[in-house]
Amino acid sequence: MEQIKTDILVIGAGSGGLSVASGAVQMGADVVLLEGHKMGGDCLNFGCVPSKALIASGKAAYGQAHSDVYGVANVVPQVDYAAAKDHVHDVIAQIAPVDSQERFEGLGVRVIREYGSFISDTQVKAGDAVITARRIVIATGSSPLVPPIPGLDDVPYETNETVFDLRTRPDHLLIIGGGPIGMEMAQAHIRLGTKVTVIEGDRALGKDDPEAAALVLESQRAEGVIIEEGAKAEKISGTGGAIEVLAADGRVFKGSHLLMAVGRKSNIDKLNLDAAGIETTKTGIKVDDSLRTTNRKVYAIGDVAGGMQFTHVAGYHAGVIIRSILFGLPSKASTSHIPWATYTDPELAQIGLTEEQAREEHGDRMEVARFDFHHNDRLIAERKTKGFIKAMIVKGRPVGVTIVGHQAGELINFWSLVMVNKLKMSQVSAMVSPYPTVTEVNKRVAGAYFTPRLFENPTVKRVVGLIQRFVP
Ligand SMILES: Cc1cc2nc3c(=O)[nH]c(=O)nc-3n(C[C@H](O)[C@H](O)[C@H](O)COP(=O)(O)OP(=O)(O)OC[C@H]3O[C@@H](n4cnc5c(N)ncnc54)[C@H](O)[C@@H]3O)c2cc1C
Ligand SMILES: NC(=O)c1ccc[n+]([C@@H]2O[C@H](COP(=O)([O-])OP(=O)(O)OC[C@H]3O[C@@H](n4cnc5c(N)ncnc54)[C@H](O)[C@@H]3O)[C@@H](O)[C@H]2O)c1
Repeated sequence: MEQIKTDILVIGAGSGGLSVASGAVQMGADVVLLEGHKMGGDCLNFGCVPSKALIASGKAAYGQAHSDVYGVANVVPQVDYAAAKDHVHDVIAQIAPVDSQERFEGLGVRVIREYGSFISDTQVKAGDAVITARRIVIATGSSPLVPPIPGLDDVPYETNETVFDLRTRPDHLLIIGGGPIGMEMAQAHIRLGTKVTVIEGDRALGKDDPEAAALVLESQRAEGVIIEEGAKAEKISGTGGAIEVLAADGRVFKGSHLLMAVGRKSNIDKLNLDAAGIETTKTGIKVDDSLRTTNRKVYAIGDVAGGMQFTHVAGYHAGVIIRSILFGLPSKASTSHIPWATYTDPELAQIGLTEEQAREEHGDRMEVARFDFHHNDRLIAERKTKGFIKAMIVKGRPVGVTIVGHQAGELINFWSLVMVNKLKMSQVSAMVSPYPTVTEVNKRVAGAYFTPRLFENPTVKRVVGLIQRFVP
């Protein structure tokens, strides 16, 4: 058994673990990194990257079939599903070197390709090595949740870990779960020529603003996706090519393939957390505001910490704990400035509170400013006018922003800057945007906030009247 002593042991080489390892080693710490499966974790291999690449294939096909509005004849796209998957894997391969073992070893990290398991509160066993570390970071991510639905074990089904390897186009894809995974995959597949039925137990895109989510669902339905809400899958039967899903209310859905997209479970099984005195909650590892577990020497970040499950959150967590581990400085993770986006068409993005949450928290002190995309000249030119932005504002500062429409995921970046720096809407309205850009909607929503104050305000009108009379 090899005995290794290090400053920092990172368990899991996904978005969070890699950020900690690269940051810490480049600032002078001794770092050991464990990875039991693929370098790059979920995001690179089974998540963000392949899903966005497949969405890009779908977008190309959709563009060919809907170009006549620009004066270019529509054509029926000739989709080669296997070639679309080659594109997906080529995109992964282009990004992979950044997350590779070679790159991290080049930075000075000792990389061990084994699963780690605690044997004491400061020691982890991985293959033939026992690593003793001053601080340990658990960044083991999450896996697809596969609920015990009767019959599921007896039918072939896909998850995000297998669907990107399918090379024959499904005739009819049943998707259980209308969250971000379900709705992104639904649209990518319908655009590549697969029939799609989404079976959602509650409300599809239920974590998002209902008005914005409705616009996304309406668009997908118009493209032919069948979205059945309030349909909790209770029983599954059939064989590959002929699968049936029975919902709690008796509805039956038939398709050729099945994708399970009903949420995530934290990867904690292999960690032997009890040996290190680390407690868990229903959603993952229990952490405090500074992402410390119940063992003060051990941190948990990213999906395994059970909060918001996004790559940028895992990266943000890495920054928070590096500050505390390397410099001993107090550092806390917050969620109020964390955006998220769902890359459907139209895209759906959110930061801070939704309208409903803001009303609940702030009551009548909260005002909603709104700007519809059909007033933006660039979006008119691009024929992408479906969508809106609304900002929830308290005492002149945004507490939340919802954007649905073309490039919503890009537009929300700006509000992250505004909210993390606690900027006021007056500062937003002071900026100048080049014309004609989609980004003008960000300034125009600030304009919408000030319009009634300026243009419908009798005091302003009186003051302007007086000045006009007396100033030469
Ligand atoms: C289909 C899909 C699409 C997504 N799209 C987006 C998106 O567009 N934008 C976005 O922000 N997020 C997206 N996500 C979420 C994103 O992938 C995750 O939030 C992110 O990968 C979490 O990073 P992480 O470091 O916590 O975990 P991971 O990236 O999952 O990495 C954890 C790593 O730890 C390893 N591991 C587990 N246990 C052990 C152990 N005991 N020892 C050693 N290694 C271990 C695993 O093999 C894995 O490589 C998507 C997810 C899915 C499934
Ligand atoms: N664009 C992005 O950033 C992006 C994209 C994909 C995934 N993700 C991340 O991955 C996480 C997981 O995504 P997800 O879509 O799997 O999970 P989710 O929890 O967001 O949605 C799962 C859906 O499945 C439904 N459901 C659960 N059991 C069901 C049943 N028996 N029958 C029918 N419906 C059922 C739930 O009501 C819910 O709407 C997301 O929360 C997000 O953090 C992010």
